[in-house]
Amino acid sequence: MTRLSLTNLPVTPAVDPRALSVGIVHLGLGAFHRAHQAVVTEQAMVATGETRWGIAGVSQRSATVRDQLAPQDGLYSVLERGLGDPTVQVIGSIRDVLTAPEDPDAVVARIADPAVTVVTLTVTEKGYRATGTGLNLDDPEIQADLTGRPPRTVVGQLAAGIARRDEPLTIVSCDNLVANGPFLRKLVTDYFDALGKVPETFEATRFPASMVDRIVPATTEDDRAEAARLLGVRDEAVVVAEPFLQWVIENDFAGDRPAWERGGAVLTADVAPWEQAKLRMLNATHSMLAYLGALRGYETIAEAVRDDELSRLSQALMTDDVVPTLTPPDGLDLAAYGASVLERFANPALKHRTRQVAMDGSVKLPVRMLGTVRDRLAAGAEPRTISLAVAAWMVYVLRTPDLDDPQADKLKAAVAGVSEPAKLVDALLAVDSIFTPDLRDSTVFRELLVEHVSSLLAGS
Ligand SMILES: NC(=O)c1ccc[n+]([C@@H]2O[C@H](COP(=O)([O-])OP(=O)(O)OC[C@H]3O[C@@H](n4cnc5c(N)ncnc54)[C@H](O)[C@@H]3O)[C@@H](O)[C@H]2O)c1
Ligand SMILES: O=P(O)(O)OC[C@@H](O)[C@@H](O)[C@H](O)[C@H](O)CO
Repeated sequence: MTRLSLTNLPVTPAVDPRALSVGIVHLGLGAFHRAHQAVVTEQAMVATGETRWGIAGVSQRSATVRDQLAPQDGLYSVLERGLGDPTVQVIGSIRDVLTAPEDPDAVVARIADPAVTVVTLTVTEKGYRATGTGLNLDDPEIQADLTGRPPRTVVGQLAAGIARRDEPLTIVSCDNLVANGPFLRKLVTDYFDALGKVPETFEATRFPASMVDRIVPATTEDDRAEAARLLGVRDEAVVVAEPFLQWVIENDFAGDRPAWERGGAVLTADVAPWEQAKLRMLNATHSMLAYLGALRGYETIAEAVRDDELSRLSQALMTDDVVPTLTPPDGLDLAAYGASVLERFANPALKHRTRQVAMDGSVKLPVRMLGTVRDRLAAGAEPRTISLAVAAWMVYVLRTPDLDDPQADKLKAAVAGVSEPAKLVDALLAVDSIFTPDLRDSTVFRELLVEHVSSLLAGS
C-alpha cells in the first residue's frame, strides 16, 4: 500500500507543512509528543497564521521513529479512539527528525540555532538520569558527556546547546514529574557545576513547569491497519489517543513562543496545583490499576477498571487518601475530576496495556504515590489504599520475571529467594533510591504494606 507523504495526502493537515520553518526542538520523539504538543502547536499556528513553529524532533535512542517519519516527509496521523467511531487527523508540524546517537552534533546545532527559542521534552522519568536530590553524577553516560564528547544524554545536549547560544532559551519539560521545570533546571545547573563553567546565557534560560494529560498507549499493528483503512494510505508512524487533551504551562518564557493558548493550552502563573492533582489522582490510580490488574491477569487498564473491586479501590484511593492532600486549582472539582479519570480509563477502545503503565515503577512511585503517603502520615492518618498500591508494586516486582525497570537488576536481586511478606516489604523498603528514611522508618506504613502484601500473596 502507498505510504503517507506530501505527495500522497488523503487528508490535508491543518497547516501547510511546506510553509513551516523550525522554531522548536523536541527531545524524545515518542508517541506522546506526536499526540499532544505537536497537535497543540499545529492548532496554535492555525489560529495565528504563524509559520515559524515547525518542530525538529529528536529520537533519543533508536532510529525507529526517524525511519517511520522520514519516508513520510515527517507526516503522521493521530487515530482518536473515543466512544464512537475512530477518527483520523494528519499532523504536519514535525518538520525535521534527528536521531541523537547517530548525529549528536546535529542535535546540539539545532538547540543552538537562533531561530529556535523553545525546547520541549518527553524522555520518560528515567531519561533525566537523576537521583532523589539532583543529577546522577555517577551515571557513566553523564560522566562521558562531561569529558566533552558530543553529548548523548538529554541534560548534556541541553547544556551543550545553551553554551553555544547568545540568546536565552526556554526549556519545557512535558514529562510526568513533580515540578518538572525546576527539577530540570536543577539537573542542568548540576551539570554546569560539575563542568566548572556556567555560560552567561544560562541565567536567563527559563524552565517553566507544565502539566500534560492525554492517554496515548503504544501503537499496535491493529492501530496501523485501522489508520490505513481510514486514510487509504499506510502510516507507519500513526499514534493512538483518547479525545481528552490538557496542557497547563507556567507562563515564564525567555523569548518568543507559539501562542499555545490559541491551540487549547492554558498558560498560568502556578502549575503546581494542577500537576499535583493530576499526578496523585490520575497517575497514581493508573499505576495501582496496572499492578493490581496485571496480578489479576488483565491485559489492559480498561479491563482492570471494569473489575468491580478494582474500580471501588480506585475510587477509595482518590477519595480517602489523595483528595485530603490536595489544594485544588481554581475551577477544578476534585470529585468530578476523579469520576472523569475513571471514565477515561474505562474507554474500551484504548488498549493501554497494564504492562506498559507498570513499567519503570522505581522512578514512578516517588512521583505518583509516595508524596501522598508522606502527607497522610504527617497528618496522622492511615494511608490505607495508597499503601495497597505500593504493596501491589512490591508483589509485581517479585512475580514479574522480565521486569521492565531501569533498576530491574537491583530490585530483582533484593527480592531473590524472598517469599515471606515482611521480608519482601523490608527488602524493597531498603532501596534508598525509592524510599526516603522517613518512609522506611514509619511503623504505620510498614505494617500496612505487610498486611497488603500478605493478602496479595495469599490471593494469588
Ligand atoms: N503516553 C502517555 O499517555 C503520556 C501522557 C502524559 C505524559 N507522558 C509523558 O511522556 C513520556 C513518554 O511517553 P511516550 O508515550 O511518548 O513513550 P514512548 O515510549 O513512545 O517514547 C519515549 C521517548 O523517551 C525516550 N527515552 C526513553 N528512555 C530514555 C532515556 N533513558 N534517555 C533518553 N530518552 C529516553 C525514547 O527515546 C522516546 O523518544 C512519559 O514517560 C510521560 O512522562 C506520556
Ligand atoms: O507514560 P508513563 O509511562 O510515564 O506513564 C503511564 C501512564 O500513567 C501515563 O502515560 C498516563 O497515560 C498519562 O499521564 C495520562 O496523561
